[in-house]
Amino acid sequence: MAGRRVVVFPSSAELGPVLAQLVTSRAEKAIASHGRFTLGLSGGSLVSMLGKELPALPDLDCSKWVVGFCDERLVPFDDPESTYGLYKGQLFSKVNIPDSGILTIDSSLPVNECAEDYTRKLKEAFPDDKFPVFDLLLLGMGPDGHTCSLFPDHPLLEETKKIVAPISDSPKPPPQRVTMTFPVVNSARCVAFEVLEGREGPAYPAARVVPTNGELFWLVDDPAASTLTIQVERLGSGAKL
Ligand SMILES: O=C1O[C@H](COP(=O)(O)O)[C@@H](O)[C@H](O)[C@H]1O
Repeated sequence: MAGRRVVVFPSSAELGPVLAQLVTSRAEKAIASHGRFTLGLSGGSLVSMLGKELPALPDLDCSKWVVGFCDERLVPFDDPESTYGLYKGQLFSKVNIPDSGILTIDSSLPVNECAEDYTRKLKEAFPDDKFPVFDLLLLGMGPDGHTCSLFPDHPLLEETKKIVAPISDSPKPPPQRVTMTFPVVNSARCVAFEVLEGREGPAYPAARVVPTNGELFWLVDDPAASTLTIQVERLGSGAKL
């Protein structure tokens, strides 16, 4: 791993612009090096943060972006629980990511087939990689330490072969989801966690995110940081990552 940076912000209001800057700086770097930017999005509180910050950036050009989902809930796209549906309304409708660059699940399929179908889509998008190597994965962390749809004590934490796994017993509703596995998460060039609540603990699924060669950022708000016992950085406004 290139090293973990834990960066603390007074609140999500200060964290959002720095997260947006991280996205654009890694996009610029990726497009300069290999002609496209591959971004994995999580749901939850990230949706509104990105929906607020990214469209507000002047001259944002997303024409070379390819976007996948770190996990997705198996509900129709017009269901309020659909991560794609939320991003469509709050982000995709406001920026110029090509439709062909947004890799969505087929929510009409049963959960196992849905995971297989999404695996096929990711393999097509990353034909040269055993596990897709995303330029940037944006992850959330739930109060129980779950990330993607990888929940504490769940057998999926031990998955080593699949790219995308189905889950039918998610403790957080809705129960049926598909999720990227840790081999994909830990293959990314850069992973950034947005941690607005919860705390660090070695048993948490989130603690298993240790990119093999990539960078790792934990972007933490003050209430979450107060529970941490590790070294953190505090950056002033306008800081760049
Ligand atoms: O259910 C989910 O929760 C996690 C964490 O969400 P947050 O609102 O606590 O940040 C999210 O990362 C994941 O994509 C989502 O499906």
